[in-house]
Amino acid sequence: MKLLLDSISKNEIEVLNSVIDCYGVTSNPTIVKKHGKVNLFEHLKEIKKINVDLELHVQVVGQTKEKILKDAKNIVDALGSDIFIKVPVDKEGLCTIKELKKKGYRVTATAIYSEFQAILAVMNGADYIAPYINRMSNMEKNTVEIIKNLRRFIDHEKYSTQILAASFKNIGQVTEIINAGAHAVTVNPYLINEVLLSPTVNKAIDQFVDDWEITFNRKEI
Ligand SMILES: O=C[C@H](O)COP(=O)(O)O
Repeated sequence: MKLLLDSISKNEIEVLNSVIDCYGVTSNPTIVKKHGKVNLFEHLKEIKKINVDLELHVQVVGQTKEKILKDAKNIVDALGSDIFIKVPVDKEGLCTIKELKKKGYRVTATAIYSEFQAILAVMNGADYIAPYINRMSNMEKNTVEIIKNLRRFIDHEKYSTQILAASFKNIGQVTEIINAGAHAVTVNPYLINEVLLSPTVNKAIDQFVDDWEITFNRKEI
């Protein structure tokens, strides 16, 4: 299982990278917008300094094959060939995924709202597919079934594509989707922090310490 952070906040990534086994970082133009007009490539280089092993997934903005290929080249020229190029799965995107794979790029097929869209991206050779879990839930789709089906399809047809599930709005969705067979999930740090900073857990820990202190009149073992 791979856990990635859906964020480009250096502070959040630095803190969580020291606490959990963080595999990588994903972003899209909306995530970048929250940080204002940053120099994205320089910013991502700084993030890489936090942990050189972090896998980076960076999204193109071009909407035609030519423009997507140009974006992909610019991203790789700036950040290196181990970057995953996120390409939204529409007609132009699918066509470009095929081309990018021929050229040796690493590709994450994104903006996936349906099982068939995902299957097409797998068949075109995407390294990862990123189904949007919460956005599909809002369309009343059974996301657990979709992930189970996709995992079965990938395993049965022996594709090497991995499911990198994205767009979560609560941790229940994350664990459901992990259990359904996703290879990886990308999660906004605020959801992880909600678990790590849970008042319920803190209360239990405080109670243990209080009970020990009452018994032994000290706070150490
Ligand atoms: O890059 C994809 C994001 O995970 C989408 O998440 P969102 O639905 O919270 O915008």
